[in-house]
Amino acid sequence: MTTIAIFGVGLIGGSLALCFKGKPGLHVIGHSVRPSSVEKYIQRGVVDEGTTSMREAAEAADFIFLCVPVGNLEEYVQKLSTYKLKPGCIITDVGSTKASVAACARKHDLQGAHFIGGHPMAGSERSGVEAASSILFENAYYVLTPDPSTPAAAVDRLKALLADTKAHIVRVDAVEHDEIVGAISHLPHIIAAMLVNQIRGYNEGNPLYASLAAGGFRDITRIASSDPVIWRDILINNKDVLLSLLADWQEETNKVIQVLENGDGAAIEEAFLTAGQFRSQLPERRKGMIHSIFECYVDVADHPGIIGKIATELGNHRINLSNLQIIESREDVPGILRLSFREQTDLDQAVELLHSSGYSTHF
Ligand SMILES: NC(=O)c1ccc[n+]([C@@H]2O[C@H](COP(=O)([O-])OP(=O)(O)OC[C@H]3O[C@@H](n4cnc5c(N)ncnc54)[C@H](O)[C@@H]3O)[C@@H](O)[C@H]2O)c1
Ligand SMILES: O=C(O)C(=O)C[C@]1(C(=O)O)C=C[C@@H](O)C=C1
Repeated sequence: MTTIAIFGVGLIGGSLALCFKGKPGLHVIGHSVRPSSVEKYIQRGVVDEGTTSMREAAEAADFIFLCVPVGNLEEYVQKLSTYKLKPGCIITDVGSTKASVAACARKHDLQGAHFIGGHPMAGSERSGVEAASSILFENAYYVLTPDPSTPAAAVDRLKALLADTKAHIVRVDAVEHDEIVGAISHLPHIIAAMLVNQIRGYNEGNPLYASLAAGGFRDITRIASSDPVIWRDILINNKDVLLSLLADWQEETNKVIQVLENGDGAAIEEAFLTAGQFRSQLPERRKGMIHSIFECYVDVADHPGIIGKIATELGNHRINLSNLQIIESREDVPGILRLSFREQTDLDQAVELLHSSGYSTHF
């Protein structure tokens, strides 16, 4: 039996637990300092076993996943270095920054355990185990940042385990990771939050701002609703990279000011043309990338009007369906309906609603 201990059973830790739980030969232990949280993980069926003892979970584990906020990772690595871990145990994390935790692991004697930094490039603005999903990582990139000195066999063991996430594993240097992810994830989160706050200020003087905010504003600001503590830790941890990116952003903003002052229409066209071209080249069906498709299959009885009924029910709950397709519909067999959504949250809500209405869904 391979035992996996998860510290921080929230959105990411809970989603990993759901990927592993029930797979042959795997046993998942979830840890929280709060007994009520441990009870919740078990009740929700996210873990096989729960404990409030960090030592107990860590010493039983073949794999340890640290899924706590970035600001807590180092204290976890330090504590693990004082335990009697299984020889060859693999410690990994899912933090959104990689250089500092890698440096911390290098500093401690992990007594035969191997640290391999990790970062799944998938997530959501939601948090907590309630938002966890077994399909969160499907088709997403999952970055590993092992030190060059990490034995290849240890990296291969972790990769083999992560196959259950259905993510694409890529190896990236930890410092390079922080530079790139700073640009494609951390800077956009700053911009989204600051933009919302700018509009929030205007809205205090005139509530029409919020009333008229439509697709454009919502599309660019979804991630402004992300967890404040998670993002406080990420931004402070990646401060140097972000200060440099913000300086570039300031320069870009100055260029736009100049273009507008000059009434330079050609420059505006050029900016939207090049941006649109680059954006359309982004890979489509990868979570963490733009235009992900989130799908589920629903078994439906062969009743007239059933499809309309499901679509109406989703609409009544403001769940945005992006596509609907009948896979099988013959007189004598039940049909299968494929429902597609653009957002993980829409899929999660739809599945919950369909279950409560007695439909079975599968992925
Ligand atoms: N949210 C995303 O989109 C995303 C994506 C990839 C990676 N990450 C990284 O994953 C990690 C977890 O993020 P999440 O989105 O799952 O957050 P979350 O809030 O859903 O889960 C965090 C978990 O850590 C626990 N926790 C919170 N504060 C703690 C503390 N002080 N000590 C110990 N445990 C604590 C919480 O109880 C919870 O179980 C973070 O390091 C984050 O950078 C997040
Ligand atoms: O989709 C989202 O809501 C996310 O914010 C996911 C996202 C991202 O910026 O792409 C956020 C943080 C991570 O560390 C990885 C992925």
